[in-house]
Amino acid sequence: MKRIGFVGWRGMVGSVLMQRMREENDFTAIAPEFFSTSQVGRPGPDVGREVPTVKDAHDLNALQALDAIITCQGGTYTEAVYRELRATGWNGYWIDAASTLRMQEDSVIILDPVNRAVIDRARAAGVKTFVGGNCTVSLMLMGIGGLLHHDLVEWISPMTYQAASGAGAQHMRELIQQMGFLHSAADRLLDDPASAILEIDRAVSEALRSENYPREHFGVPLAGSLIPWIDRAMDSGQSREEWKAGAETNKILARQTNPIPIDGVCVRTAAMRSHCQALTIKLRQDVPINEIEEILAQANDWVRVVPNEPEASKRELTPVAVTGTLTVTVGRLRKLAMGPHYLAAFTAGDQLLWGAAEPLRRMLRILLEE
Ligand SMILES: NC(=O)C1=CN([C@@H]2O[C@H](COP(=O)(O)OP(=O)(O)OC[C@H]3O[C@@H](n4cnc5c(N)ncnc54)[C@H](OP(=O)(O)O)[C@@H]3O)[C@@H](O)[C@H]2O)C=CC1
Ligand SMILES: N[C@@H](CC(=O)OP(=O)(O)O)C(=O)O
Repeated sequence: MKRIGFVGWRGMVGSVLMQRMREENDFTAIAPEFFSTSQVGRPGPDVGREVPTVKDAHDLNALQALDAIITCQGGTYTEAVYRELRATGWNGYWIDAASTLRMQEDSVIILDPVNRAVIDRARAAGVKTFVGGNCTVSLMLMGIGGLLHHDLVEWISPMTYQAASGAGAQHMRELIQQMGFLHSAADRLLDDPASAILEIDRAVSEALRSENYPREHFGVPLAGSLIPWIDRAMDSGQSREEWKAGAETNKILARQTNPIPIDGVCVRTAAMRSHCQALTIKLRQDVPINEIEEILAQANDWVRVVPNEPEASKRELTPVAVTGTLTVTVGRLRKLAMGPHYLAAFTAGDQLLWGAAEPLRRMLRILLEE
């Protein structure tokens, strides 16, 4: 059995990975070993079989003994360990959730329902470093991969509605604290059916601007507001999250020499763990909506096309509808007033599943097919 090391399994992405691997019985096919920067010598997680005690995630000798390493520990760990480990001559598979190695020439961004052929070509060529894509990018491709596969897309402008989970566990906690803080500012007025709405609004607005509003992690209010910037600034004026849309999508599709322009605005909203995106797509030709729906629906086993109707859209195209599921919904499909080549679409998906953990466990499965 292949010896597979897991780093970052205690974190948010790592916990979702463990959960999915248990559900899919992945641990029965491998000899798992668990690593940590803080829990050395403690018992490993419950994965339905006996596992050795937790090892030191910085112990290069222990890491060198592995056939593959899956890390959800984050970029700082990757930066600290990856090159040093490769420099020892270790030639195992490195499967990573962090963005650090994504754009490196000798790595592949993994999203096998969309780029299995790219992955297979890379493996045949000896590539050993496979990196999960940015959540927003992966979810967009799971939703509209069919159009790209049929080469129907001239450009895309995604406007995102990204959940708190993308910023990490502490941010999810803070979002709920913010919601509670706002509610407690108005609960007395809410209990009184005769209270004036402007009085409620004033109480909430004061709470949003109050010194005591919980904002240690976000820096500014998210509940009751939104944040139109994610990640650091680039010289282009884009946020790094916005830059990733074009850079990563074209790498996933192996289109770096003939890239599709993809650019928009990324916004943090008060959803918990599922991202949505409104897409404006310029098509290369005037394809009828029913054909577009068919192409989208047939692209993979997880995409679900939602009819452009009010009830279905409100029920199925939301974070609530997709959270905790592998389904990626895509709807609001219609031609825009700009002309028959301009398509509107709206998509929703769980950013911890297809956006983070799922491509990693599926990559491990692909390696085990050998
Ligand atoms: N959040 C997201 O949506 C996405 C994240 N990623 C990547 O995954 C990386 C990890 O993200 P995320 O899972 O959110 O990070 P977390 O902060 O949840 O976990 C990272 C590590 O923190 C340590 N840790 C310290 N205290 C605790 C605790 N109380 N509970 C659990 N773990 C603890 C653990 O390492 P140890 O065992 O060594 O102490 C853990 O592996 C990111 O840096 C990013 O590179 C990729 C795609 C999406
Ligand atoms: N930046 C994403 C989450 C993330 O971790 O992205 P990346 O894997 O590209 O660093 C978000 O905030 O929603």
